[in-house]
Amino acid sequence: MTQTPGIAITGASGRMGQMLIRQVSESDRLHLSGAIDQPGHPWVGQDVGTAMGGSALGVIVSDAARETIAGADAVIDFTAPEATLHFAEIAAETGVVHVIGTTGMSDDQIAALGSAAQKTAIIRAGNMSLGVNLLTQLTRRVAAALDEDFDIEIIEAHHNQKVDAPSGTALMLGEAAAEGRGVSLSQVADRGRDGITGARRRGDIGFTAIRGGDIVGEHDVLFAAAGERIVLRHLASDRAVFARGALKAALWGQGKAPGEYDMIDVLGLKD
Ligand SMILES: NC(=O)C1=CN([C@@H]2O[C@H](COP(=O)(O)OP(=O)(O)OC[C@H]3O[C@@H](n4cnc5c(N)ncnc54)[C@H](O)[C@@H]3O)[C@@H](O)[C@H]2O)C=CC1
Ligand SMILES: O=C(O)C1=N[C@H](C(=O)O)C[C@H](O)C1
Repeated sequence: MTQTPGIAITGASGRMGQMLIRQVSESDRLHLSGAIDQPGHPWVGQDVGTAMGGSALGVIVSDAARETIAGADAVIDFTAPEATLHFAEIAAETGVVHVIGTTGMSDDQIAALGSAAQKTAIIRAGNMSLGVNLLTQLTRRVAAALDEDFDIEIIEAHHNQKVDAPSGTALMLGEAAAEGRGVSLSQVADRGRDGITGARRRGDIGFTAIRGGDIVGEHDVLFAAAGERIVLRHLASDRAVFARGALKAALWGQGKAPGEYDMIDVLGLKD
């Protein structure tokens, strides 16, 4: 029997880590080959299934990232920017496909992924759900069809433990809107309003971040003009949608040439 691709999950104890472990261990197209968390984390040394409060899965949570990633066909990584850069170096050195869901990376950190992508396939997206990736395509089209009489605002809402703002998804949507308008997001982004801000600058793309409770992830792209508004909306109510996309990416990446890819490539949504 042919062995299915082995998947190592980083940030095993995290909200996404646990969801990914559940989905990989239930998959008949992939198998769980490793689980990684930070040195000193109480889960290190325990069976990951038991640590999650279920039955044993036969995979011990490790803090030895290099060894664990080297033993996998893909590493799925939803952690934090510094950790992701470290895992990218290891994935490049070991030739393992790197699926990155981590958000909040700076431009320099994103640029640093470029050298890792010369050695292996990196698939990165601020949101791995089918719905949001479709929404980015719709946003680009609507922005291209409308002129600057329509103010573009991106409003996102997340749980109270999220550490970065605007969300990775909001930035993806902002990039899509800017691309549709033929402008650079860095020139038009308005990311923090407070105090006497003055009137809205024509052509800006504004961002608003709401944080509260256990909101999984909600995004509106608002196109507002005099007398009418269009709202494109995505509501995620279950983290399973992100994990599902990440598993697809890990499978899709097998045998792909080194380079940087995104979920639009994986889902075949390119226009
Ligand atoms: N692209 C997408 O579709 C999605 C992206 N995310 C992003 O994924 C990231 C994680 O989100 P959550 O799971 O909610 O966070 P979380 O805080 O629940 O989990 C983070 C995990 O990473 C681990 N970690 C941090 N530094 C580490 C290191 N150096 N080595 C090993 N493990 C390390 C933590 O111990 C923890 O297990 C965030 O950046 C979030 O924005 C979340 C959901 C969907
Ligand atoms: O931190 C989260 O939870 C999420 N992060 C991603 C983002 O920053 O957009 C994706 C999703 O919205 C959940």
